[in-house]
Amino acid sequence: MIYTVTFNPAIDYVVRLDAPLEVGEVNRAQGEDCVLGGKGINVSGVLAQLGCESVALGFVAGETGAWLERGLAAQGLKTDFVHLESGMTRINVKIKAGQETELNGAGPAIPESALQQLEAQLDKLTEGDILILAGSIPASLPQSVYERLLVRLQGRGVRAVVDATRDLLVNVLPYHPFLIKPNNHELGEIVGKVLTSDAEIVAAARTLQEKGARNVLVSMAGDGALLLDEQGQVHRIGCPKGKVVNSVGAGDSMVAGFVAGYLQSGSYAQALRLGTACGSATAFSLGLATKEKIDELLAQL
Ligand SMILES: Nc1ncnc2c1ncn2[C@@H]1O[C@H](COP(=O)(O)OP(=O)(O)OP(=O)(O)O)[C@@H](O)[C@H]1O
Ligand SMILES: O=P(O)(O)OC[C@@]1(O)O[C@H](CO)[C@@H](O)[C@@H]1O
Repeated sequence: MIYTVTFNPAIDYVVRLDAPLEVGEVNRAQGEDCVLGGKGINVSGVLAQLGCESVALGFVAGETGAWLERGLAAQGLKTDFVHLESGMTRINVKIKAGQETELNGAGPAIPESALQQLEAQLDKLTEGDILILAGSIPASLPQSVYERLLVRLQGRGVRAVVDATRDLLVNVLPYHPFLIKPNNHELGEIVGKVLTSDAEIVAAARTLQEKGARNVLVSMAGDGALLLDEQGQVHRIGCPKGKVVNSVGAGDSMVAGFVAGYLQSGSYAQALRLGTACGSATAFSLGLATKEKIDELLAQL
């Protein structure tokens, strides 16, 4: 079974403006939508499109948390969230006004007792299961919290996928995650350098592999992606053609496609193709990638 964990789920409030955003002024929206989000939850959503069952784990709180949980159930996704006693699941504001501006909330505090409930759920994972840890953590938690979960899973044959930034990601590397997916900017932040060429990206990816990551997938938005696989082979792919509508969740969709592609084919090249088709299918859609759009783009790659 595949399990996704979203420490900090969100309702994404997507606002469309027909003029540039004016900071400090009253801006009137052309329209708005509420999308159920958070990185792990998005991964579960795209996995479902690809016919892969998953269970979405994580923490929800308050009325917004109840809304999220109801909505995901209505979409047919399996969830098993820990319910926090105080606070509310955040609402992240995504402004589409030519450029995309995002305002992501801090999220509710997660007490030690709730964290232990998640650990008890993860104790049931067995050989062959896949655990996907994706997204930020609320400010109340230390940057070692993903590491804490992976320490507990060691030696049980569970493959971990981690999509996180900075120390949250770096701290898990000694536990040999099956896959990490920084984008090129996040990778640059980790190695302390702006990465401008494929050669620099490969070199930076190798440093993370030397620290323990098995496969390093570096996404580069409209410039495609680069995979350094566990055999040390570099795969480079561009993007299919299309009009970008909303790139929120493109990276999560890529993670879902990569994992599903690898499970279906055992081939890293094929996993990268499906990951790319899923990432771009989301970038070219209002919401997350659909099976139909993914298949259309896969044919171009
Ligand atoms: N502008 C775009 N045009 C075509 N494909 C895109 C575009 N943006 C993203 N994608 C696809 O999605 C993949 C992941 O995108 P990106 O590098 O933006 O991930 P990310 O930074 O993790 O995104 P997010 O945090 O918004 O989910 C890319 O490798 C590409 O396949
Ligand atoms: O604040 P985080 O956890 O880093 O990112 C949260 C988020 O931006 O990620 C998803 C897109 O990848 C959105 O659904 C959500 O709002």
